[in-house]
Amino acid sequence: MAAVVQLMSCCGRGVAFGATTSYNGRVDAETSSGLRIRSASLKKSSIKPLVNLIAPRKSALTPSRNGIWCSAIESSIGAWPQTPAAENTLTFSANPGERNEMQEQMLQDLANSDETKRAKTLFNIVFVSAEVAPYSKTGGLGDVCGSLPIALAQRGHRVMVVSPRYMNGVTDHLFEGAFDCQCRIPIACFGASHEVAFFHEFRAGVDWVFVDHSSYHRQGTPYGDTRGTFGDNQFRFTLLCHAACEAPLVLALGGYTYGDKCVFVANDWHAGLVPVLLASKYRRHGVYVNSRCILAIHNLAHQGVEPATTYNNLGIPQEWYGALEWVFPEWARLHALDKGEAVNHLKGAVVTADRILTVSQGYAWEITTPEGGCGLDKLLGSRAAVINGITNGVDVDDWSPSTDRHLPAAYTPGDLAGKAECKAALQRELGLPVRPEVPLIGFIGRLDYQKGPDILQEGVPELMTDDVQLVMLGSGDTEMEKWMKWAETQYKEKFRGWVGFSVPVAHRITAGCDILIMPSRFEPCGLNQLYAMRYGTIPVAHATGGLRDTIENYNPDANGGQGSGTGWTFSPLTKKAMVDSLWGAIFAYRNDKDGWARMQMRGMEKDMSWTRSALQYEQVFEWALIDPPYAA
Ligand SMILES: Nc1ncnc2c1ncn2[C@@H]1O[C@H](COP(=O)(O)OP(=O)(O)O[C@H]2O[C@H](CO)[C@@H](O)[C@H](O)[C@H]2O)[C@@H](O)[C@H]1O
Repeated sequence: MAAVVQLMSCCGRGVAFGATTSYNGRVDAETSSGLRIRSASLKKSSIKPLVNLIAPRKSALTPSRNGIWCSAIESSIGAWPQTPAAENTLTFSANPGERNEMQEQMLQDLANSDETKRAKTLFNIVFVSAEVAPYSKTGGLGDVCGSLPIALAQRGHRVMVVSPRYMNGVTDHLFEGAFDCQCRIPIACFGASHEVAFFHEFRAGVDWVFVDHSSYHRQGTPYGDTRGTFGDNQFRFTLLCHAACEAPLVLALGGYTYGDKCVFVANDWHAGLVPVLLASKYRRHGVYVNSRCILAIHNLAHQGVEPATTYNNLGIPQEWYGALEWVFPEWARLHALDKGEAVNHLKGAVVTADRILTVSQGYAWEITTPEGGCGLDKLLGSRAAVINGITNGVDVDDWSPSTDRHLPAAYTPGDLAGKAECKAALQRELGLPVRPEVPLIGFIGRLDYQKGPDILQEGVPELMTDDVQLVMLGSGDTEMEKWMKWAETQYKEKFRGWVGFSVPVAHRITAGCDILIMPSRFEPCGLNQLYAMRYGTIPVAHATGGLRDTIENYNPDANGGQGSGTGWTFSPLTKKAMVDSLWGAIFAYRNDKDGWARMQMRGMEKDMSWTRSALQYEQVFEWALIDPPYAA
């Protein structure tokens, strides 16, 4: 593992660098291969990690052109003077493709910092997403794109969110506050010129921009209806990407356009063409040369893979085919003549985005492994130096047990009486016996492979032998939905299956249950465990991705008997491991009431606000703007 550590001074002097406790610890520069930290901005608490990082690499360290040898750095660190020389910089370089531990450390420092001041560098930020809460949420992507932009706007940035204006006949009223910008633009793709309109609502400091086109006007969710996924999603989201690239240039929101110096945050495959378009369509004409694009991966399992022949429909110059080109491995091909040729929208984004973010640090690593990479692991591994993980936050206006409008009673960490009322009300609502002492377990999520409802299904007969209650909320796999109905009749006093999507019910289950079970096969971050902890509900989850990062295992004996931890994680993902973990939780619920209450308190008092994540996003934006555009 080769690495270069430099101590540089702007005036060429190899003087020692210093720090005092008052410095803010910001990385102020990065090149594609590393970080440059102005010595005057180093926190004393950052010094130890720096030394730890340097020490094992000593043999691989090389001097820089203007700098001095690393051994000098080590001695400098040892002698760490108290008077900083503001011009001195410390540069860490890593091979491209090598995960940059230093970046992770800096982001972690920011996550733990209590910085609440407005940002020093202000950006024009453009989020592009297929869904956004509250307008069109179907899952966690909507949650994130509905709250992170607000947190960034509160820190002083100018933030726009671009998403389709879905008119499905059921939730149209949610878009009532958005007005027609009277701006129509033609978009050339799929063999024609398609006119789109823009609607705009300014709310909570954010410009919510909705792209209007007839293909967004139909029944169902943003992605499909009862008959399955829409067949023209490639067209619908290609349109979104083109429109999102135009929006900052053509919409005079509040009197001014955003202009062409923006940071785009392209979320998941639906927005995957944004960095491709910036590079292939705009920069060749000198537009968006000063913009950067961050690809935010919420779920790698969906990549937007379509036949190779559709490339010509995308409105991207022919010579950029290689960016989206995707060849299926032989085993995945359908027949002997199938050459496996396809276009992959997410892959296009991976190879053109300036930086890549995932929604937890654990998942940032997982996507570079064959097990978690969904076929893109090698490619992602080659960009590991610019991949970071930032754990999602919680929209505390929406998810707080003291103010939640969906709950029958409010409660706080200091007074959990309201939680008992919520449990009784939930049992009543579900038609379960109202019994405060019985452990009530909840599951909330899509009924699909990722969320592992089948593992829970396997464990239900065993769980039902005990005196417990279980409620499942979700929709998706129709077989699973049928099974939930069947299980209701089988375990009348103990099991309820709520088939459908209901935000109020999700809130009431989160508050009313004692335990939330999450047997996800993979979980990029997971929001339900965060919500559960905030509501004094103990998560029991598969130790994967963001679940492993955010749930600390319960240890009743730690801290002199005060205990530590906020839940249970189990591995491997088997019925046995899951049920054993649940037994552990149920046992503690029944027999260790004080320990349980302390565990609830620890979860409820955790700071999960978006502000911490917003600080880290800012840092990543700063890094992105230091390098030249990755693809041009
Ligand atoms: N039937 C139902 N009724 C009502 N509400 C329901 C519901 N089913 C799910 N929800 C809600 O939808 C959200 C789902 O959040 P997840 O974190 O599980 O996200 P999801 O897997 O969709 O997204 C991806 O993106 C998010 C955001 O980055 C990552 O956290 C996650 O790991 C990744 O898979 C929660 O707010 C949950 O309460």
